[in-house]
Amino acid sequence: MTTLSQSSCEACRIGAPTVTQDEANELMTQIPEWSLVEVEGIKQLHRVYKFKNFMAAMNFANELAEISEAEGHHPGILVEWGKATVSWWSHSIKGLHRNDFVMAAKTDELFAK
Ligand SMILES: C[C@H](O)[C@H](O)[C@H]1CNC2=NC(N)=NC(=O)C2=N1
Repeated sequence: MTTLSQSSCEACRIGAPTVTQDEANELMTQIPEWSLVEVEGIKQLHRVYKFKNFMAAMNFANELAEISEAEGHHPGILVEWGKATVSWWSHSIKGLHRNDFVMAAKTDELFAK
């Protein structure tokens, strides 16, 4: 089985199905540091990463931007002194797609580098 972080994002067009609750529960086991939250009715994945200062957080955000651009799937990132809060969800389907779990796993892999 391909691990999430080794997967690539697939084209996610309007109308594509969101993950089922069972699929989400299974996928969450591969990204245990993440939270599945609902913001304004939209399910999202959230995780806070801690850094030594603002520039370390900013550099992480820029590296994540490169990965996101390559995959064509983009996060929400709040950069603060010593912290970066990353949110993944699929705007086109106003919810969670497998792509979001793939990208959360890739985000963890980047942080572990
Ligand atoms: C045209 C462009 O590829 C699309 O708008 C992509 C860009 N990045 C995206 N990122 C996320 N998180 N959700 C999307 O629906 C999405 N769509």
